[in-house]
Amino acid sequence: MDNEQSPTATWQAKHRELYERATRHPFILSIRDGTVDFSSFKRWLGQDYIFVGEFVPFVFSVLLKSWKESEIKSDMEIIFGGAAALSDELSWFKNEASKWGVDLCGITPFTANTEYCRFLQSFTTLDINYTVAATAFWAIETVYQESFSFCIEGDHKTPTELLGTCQRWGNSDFGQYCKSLQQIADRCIKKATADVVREAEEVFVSVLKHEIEFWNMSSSE
Ligand SMILES: Cc1ncc(CO)c(N)n1
Repeated sequence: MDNEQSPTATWQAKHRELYERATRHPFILSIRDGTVDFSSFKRWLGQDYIFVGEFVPFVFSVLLKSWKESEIKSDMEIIFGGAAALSDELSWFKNEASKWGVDLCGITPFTANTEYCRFLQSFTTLDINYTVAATAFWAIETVYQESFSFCIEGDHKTPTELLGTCQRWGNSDFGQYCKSLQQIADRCIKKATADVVREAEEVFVSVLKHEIEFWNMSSSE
């Protein structure tokens, strides 16, 4: 996509270092080169299940904002597609956890997770506008897409046991969905006031920082 036409692509380039730290984190690189510690993976799995539980109301709040604020009908359909997939995602987590012997009931969120969830909750209020929320939504999904797709492309040594997880977010349909979210965010940002554009960029940077902390939390002892 042409940077001139895509504010989000401009931000990806402008914040390249942070973006790489979020999408090429040592935890992801360890999955890709096969050296991942399975206890880290299990920690990530339990923590992400908690995160997705909080992500559900976040996504529905974006859906509600799109219904109220977007004049483009297809926005709501795309966002609703993402929202509807979360039911299946929660089942996937339960199934995966039982395969790995992770007890989802006994999990306490770590600080990085609690802070990320609090960040998500801050978007559900009515004073956060659609442009800013759509930017956050795009960024959150895209970090996972770019991270996990890297584990299944090229000359990877991703352990067989983790291929399903990587495919869940790394598959090309999910990639296409992220591109649709990017188009929504770009269209909104181009029409937004300077204040809103600044706020959306700040939110993009915050998402990257939260994602890095989330990976750090998963991979540390
Ligand atoms: C921490 C985190 N970021 C993004 C996603 C993508 O939905 C997820 N499941 N968890």
